[in-house]
Amino acid sequence: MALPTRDALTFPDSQRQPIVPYLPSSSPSSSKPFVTLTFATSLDSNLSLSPGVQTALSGPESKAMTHYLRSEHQSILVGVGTAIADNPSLNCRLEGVGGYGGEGLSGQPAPIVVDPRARWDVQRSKCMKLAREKRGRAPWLVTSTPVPHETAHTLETLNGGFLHLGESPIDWRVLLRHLGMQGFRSVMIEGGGTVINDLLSPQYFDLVDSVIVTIAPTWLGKGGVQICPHQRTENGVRLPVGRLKDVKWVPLGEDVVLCGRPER
Ligand SMILES: NC(=O)C1=CN([C@@H]2O[C@H](COP(=O)(O)OP(=O)(O)OC[C@H]3O[C@@H](n4cnc5c(N)ncnc54)[C@H](OP(=O)(O)O)[C@@H]3O)[C@@H](O)[C@H]2O)C=CC1
Ligand SMILES: Nc1nc(O)c(N)c(N[C@@H]2O[C@H](COP(=O)(O)O)[C@@H](O)[C@H]2O)n1
Repeated sequence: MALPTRDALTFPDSQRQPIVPYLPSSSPSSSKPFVTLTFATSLDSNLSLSPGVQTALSGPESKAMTHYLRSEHQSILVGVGTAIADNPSLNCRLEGVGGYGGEGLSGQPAPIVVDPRARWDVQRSKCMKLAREKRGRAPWLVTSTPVPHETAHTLETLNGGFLHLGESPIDWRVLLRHLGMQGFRSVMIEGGGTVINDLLSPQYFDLVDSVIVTIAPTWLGKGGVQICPHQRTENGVRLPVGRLKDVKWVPLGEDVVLCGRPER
């Protein structure tokens, strides 16, 4: 049995049960990776106080839930805005996963950063530090420009990698197809605002399989990084952008977690 590890999180079985139906299955029905959109938001639909500022929204219970989600996905994707603002770990710190009492890197998702202009300092990132310490997988970079030779070499040595795709903005269908070709069967998309708003747009909403949103009881105010996708019009008439079905609201501590599937 795995020994408890310092700093490790726990998420009890009773709290996992309501979330399970919204997770990727072990026998995927398509070559496209299963896509879960997941983020924490305020009551005024903000991810953070302002661009470039990391803002803690999740309470301890919903933070543990996020780490449970990370353990159930093969990869975890953010835009470079988030990578630069937060210098995130993007690993799973749930007790019993690899690096936190478990074997090897079991239960650790691969971080993926969409960074068309290769702006992120991968070598000095927290993700890379954790990969070197075997407490997380090495990242994958998605770029529109060639990755510097030294970075490519470091990534490959640690079993990370890079995808050099076409012009920016990169088409999400193309990106997901390439992730599927690399063997990723699931991807948890965490943010930030640009990425989430893009995937909620009518052009891409059909790519999303599951949505799991933590709502924290706070207002951040104007000027934040807001989740508010582009409007949709048909024949000059405005329509709702999207809606969820099979909805479940799960209270976790002071937060509530909304789970649902996009209505097609
Ligand atoms: N509360 C929460 O759950 C979360 C909060 N956050 C917060 O969100 C904020 C960051 O959000 P934001 O500034 O919108 O940044 P994002 O993380 O969404 O990154 C945006 C950048 O990523 C690149 N990018 C995204 N999509 C594409 C695409 N399809 N093709 C090519 N490039 C793409 C672009 O880089 P380029 O500009 O180089 O072209 C773009 O400017 C931070 O404050 C962070 O703390 C982030 C995640 C979760
Ligand atoms: N679930 C959740 N709650 C919040 O309050 C958050 N600010 C975020 N942010 C996301 O988590 C990343 C940080 O993760 P690490 O703890 O460093 O692994 C951050 O970059 C956002 O993607 N998420």
